[in-house]
Amino acid sequence: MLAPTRRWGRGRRGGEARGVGVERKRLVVFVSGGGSNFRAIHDAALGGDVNDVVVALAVEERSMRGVMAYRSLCSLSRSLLQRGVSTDELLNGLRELRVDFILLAGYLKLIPVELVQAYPKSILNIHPSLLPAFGGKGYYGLKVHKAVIASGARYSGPTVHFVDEHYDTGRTLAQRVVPVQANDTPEQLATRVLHEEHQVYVEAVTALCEDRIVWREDGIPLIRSQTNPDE
Ligand SMILES: Nc1nc2c(c(=O)[nH]1)N[C@@H](CN(C=O)c1ccc(C(=O)N[C@@H](CCC(=O)O)C(=O)O)cc1)CN2
Ligand SMILES: NCC(=O)N[C@@H]1O[C@H](COP(=O)([O-])[O-])[C@@H](O)[C@H]1O
Repeated sequence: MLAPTRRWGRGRRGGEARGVGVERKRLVVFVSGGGSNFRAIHDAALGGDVNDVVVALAVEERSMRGVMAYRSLCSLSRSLLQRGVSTDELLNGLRELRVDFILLAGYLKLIPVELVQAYPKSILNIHPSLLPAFGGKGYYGLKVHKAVIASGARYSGPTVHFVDEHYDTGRTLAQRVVPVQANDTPEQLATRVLHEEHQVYVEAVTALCEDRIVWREDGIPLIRSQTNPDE
């Protein structure tokens, strides 16, 4: 099972951690790939840009190379995400850690509906296209960027969305726009989109940890500004 990881130190600016008075949130990040989005969140938490958080890491075996360097900082729980682990075992592990939010970061398996129901409005995912375009089963990694280029789309970019029981159909929380160049390879587009992913995911997770997500009457989630609560 996952074991609590270290609690991040005070913010980069020293003194009180940001979000003073906001209860510390407990996150777990699910990773299947290289782990760069996890590292962006981890580094932001370390630097005090994300409200003090306890970050645990749940990793599929195939990703171990991407996050081995973080072994000492975060618990890697292969048993938690190993093939065949039951949803009940997953839920028990998360409850033992008193996890508040689950972040999917390049995670490639379908989150079961039981887990989605156990964590309402509390699971985020980052997808490398402007959903609802180029999302759903079969759309992951370079496949997404290949499809974007083949479509002739002039713009792409990452989407942070809440997770429901289907792939990529949950409510969109944040997006960034990235121009598609005429001679882009999928790898070149992926690199530019990934750079924006790292920023927009940290912004979204910071807002989530600081209780700055507002749900519009029609069910659309909005990020309330850190500086101007009316924005
Ligand atoms: N319940 C949910 N689970 C997951 C979501 C989600 O929105 N709801 N997002 C995905 C991440 N994702 C896109 O952002 C995504 C990941 C994987 C696939 C996919 O087609 N996977 C293949 C298997 C790939 C593999 O195991 O190598 C498949 O299911 O055939 C589509 C979209 C994470 N989970
Ligand atoms: N549909 C899911 C999907 O394609 N996710 C994408 O996988 C990459 C993982 O990178 P990382 O492991 O370095 O964070 C990221 O580009 C992420 O958007």
